[in-house]
Amino acid sequence: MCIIHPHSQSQESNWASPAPSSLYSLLETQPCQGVHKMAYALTAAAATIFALPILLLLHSLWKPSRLYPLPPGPKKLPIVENMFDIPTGACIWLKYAEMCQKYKSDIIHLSALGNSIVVLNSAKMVSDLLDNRGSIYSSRPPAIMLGELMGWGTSAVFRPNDDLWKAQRKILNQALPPTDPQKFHQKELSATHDLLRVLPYTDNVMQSLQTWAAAFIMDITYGLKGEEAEPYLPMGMAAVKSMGIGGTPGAFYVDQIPILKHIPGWFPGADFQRKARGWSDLRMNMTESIFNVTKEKVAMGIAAPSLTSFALEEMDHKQDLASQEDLIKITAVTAFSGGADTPVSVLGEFILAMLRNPEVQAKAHSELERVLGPGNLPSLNDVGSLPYITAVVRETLRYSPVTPLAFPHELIEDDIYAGYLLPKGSIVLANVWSILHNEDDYPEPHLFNPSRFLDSNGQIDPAIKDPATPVFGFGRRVCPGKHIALDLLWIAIASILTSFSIEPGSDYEDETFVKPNLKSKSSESGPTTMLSHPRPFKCRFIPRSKEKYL
Ligand code: HEM
Repeated sequence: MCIIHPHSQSQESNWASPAPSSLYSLLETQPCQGVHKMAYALTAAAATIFALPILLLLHSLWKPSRLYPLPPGPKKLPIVENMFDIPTGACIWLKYAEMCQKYKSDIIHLSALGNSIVVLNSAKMVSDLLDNRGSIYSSRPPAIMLGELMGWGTSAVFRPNDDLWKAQRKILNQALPPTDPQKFHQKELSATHDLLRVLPYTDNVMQSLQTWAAAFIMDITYGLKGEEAEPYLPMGMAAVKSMGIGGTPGAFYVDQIPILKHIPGWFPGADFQRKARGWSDLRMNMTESIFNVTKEKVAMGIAAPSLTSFALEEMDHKQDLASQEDLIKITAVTAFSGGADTPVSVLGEFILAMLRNPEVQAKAHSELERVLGPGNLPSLNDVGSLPYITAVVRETLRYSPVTPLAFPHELIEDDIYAGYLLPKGSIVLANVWSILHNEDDYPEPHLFNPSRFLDSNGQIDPAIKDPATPVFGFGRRVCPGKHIALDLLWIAIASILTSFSIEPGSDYEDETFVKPNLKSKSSESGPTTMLSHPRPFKCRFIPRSKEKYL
């Protein structure tokens, strides 16, 4: 047996001169070369057999992006990672904002149960990623309860970035063109006048706003109004409410442990399956029944203009009509669900802000009196001459954003940003609340101060960032109803302030009013839902003039 001893004298000379260029050449310089060659060949073959699959696997896993670290965030524990760090319960946007402060970074990362979460805490980061890199940041994470079990997964709001989503966005864009906001002014004005008739008599303002907003969006999406719409409003509102419950993060274990979706409804503890079935039936009833009413009216040539009538009239009769109708149905119910609840939240916050800040209300009243004169209601043509009202709308959107964490976006491929790896499949959350409470952009952000949006001449100051930008979402997912919602909110707020003095109701001593920043939202005293709504409260709408406006 021939053994090489590298440290023996005879070997030293071989090592010293000339230096062999490889192990193979070294072996060639040794005695018993034949045996060595064979041993080498066998070793090399064995090594290749065992190492090749590993090398191939490593090669397939290796990507240059893996050289970058993840963004900072709470320490990841073995197996559970950040399971106990992911905020739950009330005000999770504040908890994320605190985490960003703790880790001194406007981008943080958490992971648990196979989910990777990236939180963006600044306007710049949100714009860099969700807007400027929209091609990879515009998908949606899967939602098992809401999307699969309740069936909302076909709706554009929850759809990944695929052809069905694109087809719905196309209809939304054509039927509700942002380039032609005037198209909806008459509907917005008429809905506002309906609201003015209701407010002095309501003893549950949030409930009245719910019904009113649902009626408005029913008109926009299906062209049904008044008595025609009435039978469908409770169903529509119930469907939207169930959507809010089903989409509440953490409300159903099946969202964290997807395998649970296979448990049958009769199984003890599978209550979520029974709820999902009921809510899915509700969604389907609503999708079909209201669509069919409008379809009949279109066929008879008596339909009021709406998203559905427009899309039905635009159908390509050379293509499959049934599948085109299905697409219109889904798009209409999507638009209804997107617009039925959101304005309620903003107007509820506006009313609370007026109750808490009587000096703001007084300033608004005086601008309206000066510009409109007694007995006149505003129209959307008055926007330019009522800057303080515009400032009140902006401050309402800023002070209490409806969706403080926007809607989650999903990243569809690995990305590198600010020296960090953002992994494919990450759920990306934009902390809209932080963006709108940033001291640099909005000094004393915890004060409700519409004047922050005005320049020294009392005009809207273009240098102060418009909160509508983050409030209505980002990139390719930006809210397709933004222009309609903004005009509706403006005319509703201007008209309410023209017509009424908003005064506290009997429960003014409730801490909702005494401590304005605390517990005014359902989401601040309970689990976070997708939307942030004020809790029910009492107030009175006292007519400001003896003259009749309507
Ligand atoms: C105050 C009123 C409203 C607010 C604050 C609001 C806000 C939002 C936000 C934050 C998103 C998610 C954007 C993102 O993922 O980045 C969104 C999406 C959406 N909104 Fe609105 N919205 C409002 C009114 C409306 C109205 C009136 C409609 C219908 C006419 C509507 C229809 C939709 C739809 C269909 C989506 C899904 C878009 C998609 O995922 O591609 N919204 N909205």
